[in-house]
Amino acid sequence: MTITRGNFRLKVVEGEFTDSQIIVMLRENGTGKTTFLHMLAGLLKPDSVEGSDMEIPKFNFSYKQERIGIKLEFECIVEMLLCEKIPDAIRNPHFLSNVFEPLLIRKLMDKELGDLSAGELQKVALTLCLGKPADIYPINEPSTYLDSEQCIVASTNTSRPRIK
Ligand SMILES: Nc1ncnc2c1ncn2[C@@H]1O[C@H](COP(=O)(O)OP(=O)(O)OP(=O)(O)O)[C@@H](O)[C@H]1O
Repeated sequence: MTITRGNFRLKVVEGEFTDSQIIVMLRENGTGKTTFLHMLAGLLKPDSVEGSDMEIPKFNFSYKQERIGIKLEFECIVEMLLCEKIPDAIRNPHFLSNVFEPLLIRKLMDKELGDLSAGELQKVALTLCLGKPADIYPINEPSTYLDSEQCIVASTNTSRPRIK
């Protein structure tokens, strides 16, 4: 199938993945990584082709957008946001030890979203994404704005099995 955005056309061929598999997409800027993730997550529709029976399988996605902060309510305390959006996850010991604590979210809990640094906001966005039960977690730009230590934490701890 293909998907067209202005002058850009991405051709997607059928592939496979298994449970608990981590797939990393690394390509130059503007080669269609975000377009592909948006298509997978159902945010963009592929071009329709007459007679084609190829469909994107239906999965539950928890997607972390490339541009963080756009959909977050800025006059909100981090703790309130997490309690509202991922109430089960933040009481789950597995999530706390694999995501919440390694990303050092506890020390951000009483801060307003609007006061967070870009890296802190990125970590809250990752926590929100990973705290939602889903089949697939497309994470766009997981390490942007993170310091080197937190880049390693984000790539190791956030890829461990999570709550279902
Ligand atoms: N709404 C749009 N209208 C026209 N062209 C678009 C639109 N959105 C994206 N594109 C183009 O599609 C191409 C792929 O963009 P995409 O965001 O998928 O790339 P990417 O691989 O995620 O890039 P990056 O690594 O820079 O984040 C780019 O050339 C971009 O300019």
